[in-house]
Amino acid sequence: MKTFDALFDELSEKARTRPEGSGTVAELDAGVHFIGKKIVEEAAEVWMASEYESVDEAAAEMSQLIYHVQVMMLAKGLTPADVYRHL
Ligand SMILES: N=c1c2ncn([C@@H]3O[C@H](COP(=O)(O)OP(=O)(O)OP(=O)(O)O)[C@@H](O)[C@H]3O)c2ncn1[C@@H]1O[C@H](COP(=O)(O)O)[C@@H](O)[C@H]1O
Repeated sequence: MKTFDALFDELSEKARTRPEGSGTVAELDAGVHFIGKKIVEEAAEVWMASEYESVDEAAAEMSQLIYHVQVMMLAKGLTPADVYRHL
């Protein structure tokens, strides 16, 4: 099972090597404004799924929110440690 840190390592490698067809690379190239809109969209989907759909649907939307937050972390040059120190 993939963890937060394992996904971040995978996305960091994608950002570094820029493989053809990577959605992460495309999203990073689209920029902070685009990524921010994805975060807001997924946050709303987390809310709606949690209120009206199954717990599994809610979990799936939460995973997508985590993904887009991680892409934003990469766009801003942040590591998990930079975030964890605020927890
Ligand atoms: N976990 C994710 C992940 N979660 C979400 N997404 C992207 O975010 C999009 C979801 O946002 P959208 O709202 O546009 O899609 P949607 O069809 O509306 O989806 P729903 O919210 O309606 O379910 C998907 O189309 C994916 O492109 C993800 N893209 C990639 N990953 C992981 O990131 C890794 C690297 O991916 P690549 O860079 O594409 O190789 C992969 O191994 C995946 O495990």
